[in-house]
Amino acid sequence: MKYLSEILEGLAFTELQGSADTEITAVVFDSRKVVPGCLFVAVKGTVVDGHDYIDQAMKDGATVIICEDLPAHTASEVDFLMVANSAIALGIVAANFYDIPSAKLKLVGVTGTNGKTTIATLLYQLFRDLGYKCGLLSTVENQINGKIIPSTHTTPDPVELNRLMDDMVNAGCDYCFMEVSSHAVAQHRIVGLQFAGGIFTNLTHDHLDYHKTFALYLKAKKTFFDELPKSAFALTNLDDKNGNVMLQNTNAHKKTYGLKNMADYKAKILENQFGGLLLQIDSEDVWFKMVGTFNAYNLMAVYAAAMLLEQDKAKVLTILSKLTGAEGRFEYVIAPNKIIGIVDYAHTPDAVQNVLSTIHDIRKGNEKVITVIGCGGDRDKTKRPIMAKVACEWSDKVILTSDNPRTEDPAQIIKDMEEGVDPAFKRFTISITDRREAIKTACHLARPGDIILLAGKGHEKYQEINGVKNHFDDMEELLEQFKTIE
Ligand SMILES: CC(=O)N[C@H]1[C@@H](OP(=O)(O)OP(=O)(O)OC[C@H]2O[C@@H](n3ccc(=O)[nH]c3=O)[C@H](O)[C@@H]2O)O[C@H](CO)[C@@H](O)[C@@H]1O[C@H](C)C(=O)N[C@@H](C)C(=O)N[C@H](CCC(=O)O)C(=O)O
Ligand SMILES: Nc1ncnc2c1ncn2[C@@H]1O[C@H](COP(=O)(O)OP(=O)(O)OP(=O)(O)O)[C@@H](O)[C@H]1O
Ligand SMILES: N[C@H](CCC[C@H](N)C(=O)O)C(=O)O
Ligand SMILES: [Mg+2]
Repeated sequence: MKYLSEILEGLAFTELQGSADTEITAVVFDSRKVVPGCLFVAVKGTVVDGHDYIDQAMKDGATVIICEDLPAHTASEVDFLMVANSAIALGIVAANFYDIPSAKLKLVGVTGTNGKTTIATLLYQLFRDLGYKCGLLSTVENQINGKIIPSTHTTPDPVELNRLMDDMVNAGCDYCFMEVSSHAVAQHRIVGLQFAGGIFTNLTHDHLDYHKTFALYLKAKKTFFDELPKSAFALTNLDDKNGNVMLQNTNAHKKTYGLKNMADYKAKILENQFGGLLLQIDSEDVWFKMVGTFNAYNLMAVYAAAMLLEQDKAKVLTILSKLTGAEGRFEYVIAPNKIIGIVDYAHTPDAVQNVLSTIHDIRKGNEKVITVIGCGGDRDKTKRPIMAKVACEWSDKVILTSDNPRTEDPAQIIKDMEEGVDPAFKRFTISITDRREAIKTACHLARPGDIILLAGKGHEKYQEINGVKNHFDDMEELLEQFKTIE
């Protein structure tokens, strides 16, 4: 419960009727979740307009409505507040309702196409091992100091965000590490949060179905950095071609990491093997368990952030060297006959290329690489042929299959992928719609020592077909197949 006047702090609005400083029971933006005495925010969405549900919200007991347009009928006992942008207003009132919990934590956000979950998870694990109580908001799961809360989005909605952070404050957390997706920035989900730092990983092809152009996708990521406060750090990957662009308009404390350029926090790769990475950091050589060049970047982002948060360098490197990161990111198992199976969440052209080039860098000899890959339905269609092309260029055999078809026809998604397969590669490519069958076939085709990559679903425990989520787990499927191998 909170007084309306407290919830409206910092919000520009015009009040049309009613002025009582009533007590508000909840902030709600979905009419289906309205409770008596709540404040309902009508948001224009991508599918429907929340303004169409104002009547329903009033019927169900909402006492204050925030909206951009006034509905035809307004009940006199309901308070109407007009704002220029309801999504922005939602961020502000959600933060106020929970007493701005982000200001009571050291909140670090990670943005970029790939690497967000890995970096946020490593930071969470590192800071817990350093002795702090921490929270994590990620694609795989949310956590409050060890307590797991299932995650539905990479970045939750403003009410959920502030509620989770309030729970973190109540659990005594010092830090919160969160992923900041481009959808979240564009939809103003992070408005009202007070960040202590922002980290940028890289920007490559993804989500063009939603953002339409690469420039708008970049703008979404950059807005997060532009709006960081002066007290925060803005840490960017200097080796990414958009790394510097991210820093252009920010007032935050600018810092860089990288492997190639003159970054503030710089590493050199000395060894890159299945067993891990040997990095030279500030003239010190350290072995890490994380595998692959892209993880050298992720490790440097984490190391740099820990230094900017004034942690002890020796302790940080000791702990970080032992961490293995998030579930379903370059997770590998070895079959009795030495076939290596890797489960990885690569679901963008760049991630597929990175994971396959890493496999090439670290394989011992001429072992064959068999890639099983699909693309999500109801998501960016333009990345499909490119992902298939990259998979073919970097593999000895490719099995095109289904990822999460969602509401699309799986066969059509595979056809879209096939468009990207160069005729020269066609004889190395097979299409099998059923992912379980595709994995089984890969295991049958593999010879001792060969490497099977299952790309795209990582930690996911389901496959969404026709809007229904069925249990499916790449690692489980792989282990099942490996059991049958002598
Ligand atoms: C395309 C997209 O991002 N949609 C998100 C958006 O919903 P929307 O704009 O489509 O909402 P809508 O259905 O049009 O409804 C508009 C408004 O009417 C309200 N409404 C609707 C129906 C009703 O009966 N009553 C009612 O009040 C809704 O609550 C909403 O406020 O806002 C919702 C609340 O925050 C999100 O749950 C929803 O995520 C959908 C489910 C989704 O799949 N999003 C994905 C693409 C996403 O956000 N992904 C990123 C990660 C991407 C990455 O990996 O980089 C993420 O952060 O998870
Ligand atoms: N720094 C990186 N650069 C490029 N590719 C990476 C990097 N880190 C991880 N990857 C690849 O991208 C995949 C996804 O990694 P991760 O889950 O950390 O990214 P994410 O940004 O959280 O993705 P999402 O937007 O789907 O949540 C990994 O499985 C790996 O293949
Ligand atoms: N967060 C990403 C996840 C993609 C994972 C892949 N398995 C798929 O379903 O496309 C998205 O919503 O685009
Ligand atoms: Mg993620």
